[in-house]
Amino acid sequence: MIRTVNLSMKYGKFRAVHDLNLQIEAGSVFGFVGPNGAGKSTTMSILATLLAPTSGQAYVDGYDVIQNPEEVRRLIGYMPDFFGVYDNLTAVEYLDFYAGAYNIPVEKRETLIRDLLELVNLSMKADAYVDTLSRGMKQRLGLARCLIHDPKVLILDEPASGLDPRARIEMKEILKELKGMGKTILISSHILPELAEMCDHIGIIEQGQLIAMAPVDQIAAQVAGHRVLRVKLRSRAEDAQALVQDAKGVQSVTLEGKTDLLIAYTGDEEGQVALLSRLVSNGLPVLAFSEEAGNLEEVFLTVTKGVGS
Ligand SMILES: Nc1ncnc2c1ncn2[C@@H]1O[C@H](COP(=O)(O)OP(=O)(O)OP(=O)(O)O)[C@@H](O)[C@H]1O
Repeated sequence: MIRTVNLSMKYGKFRAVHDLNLQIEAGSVFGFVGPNGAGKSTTMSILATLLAPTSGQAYVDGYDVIQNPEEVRRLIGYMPDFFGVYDNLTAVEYLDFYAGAYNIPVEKRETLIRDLLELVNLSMKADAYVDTLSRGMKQRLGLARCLIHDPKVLILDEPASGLDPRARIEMKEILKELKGMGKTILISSHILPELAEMCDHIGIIEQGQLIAMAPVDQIAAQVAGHRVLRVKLRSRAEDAQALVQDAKGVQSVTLEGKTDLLIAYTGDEEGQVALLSRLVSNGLPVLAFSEEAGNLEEVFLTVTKGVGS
């Protein structure tokens, strides 16, 4: 649904985005993560047709953002990282203003606006002035605004930034609902664990370059170069350690406490099954055998190495 090919953007001599190749499938929620200044907003502005790249291509649903900006604009809802709201409008008036900008017939607007406010949990604030809304509510109103023309694709630049945990959970729930409606969502943040909760795929960008891209449950493994398997035993953990440490795909085995083995593993699922069989057929009392979810905080720090601020 979204594709960039060697996308590059220079501000003067400074390369903000460099040969970026993104691939985002229809219906997925793609988290675009990177430290401050990594090039996320620049990439999103290009996809939103607001900025022309210096070189490379970007496509939304097959439409080139440079050649066919009008089609792209019809397909996308874009929420920038900062947006103003007009002081002297209520939430309904604010959305009505944008509905007008999208040429939505007057007779359809009332139902549309009511449905959108309900979707973003703002029905109770329909007649409140927008400048009286909390930050979380303003963000949700901004989200309603970019849904007004029922776009297939949402490009959301840091929609959860500055939100408290409760407001973030609400945002996450709304995104889940939008995904359920079949929308493709590109969402950015500089906080990987926060994004991981909302997304099914992650792309990590640093200094304008994509350094990792994978389904969310594989991103830690891709960055670390191995997965971590945890084996919990009732006893004899040291025997188990000796038994598996030379197995195919096993990089290292460490003991955690008296009962758990942590196996750094580069093999495939078949090898994983063989590992478990080896333990069980040798009479070791295995209680549990599972893959550890990678520590996303660690992943992010590893790949971004303190660049940015
Ligand atoms: N109009 C501009 N002129 C010059 N440099 C710019 C301009 N816009 C962005 N940059 C620079 O390009 C780099 C990428 O900025 P961008 O806003 O895309 O990063 P970002 O990943 O969205 O960062 P943040 O998380 O802080 O929003 C930064 O170093 C920034 O200072």
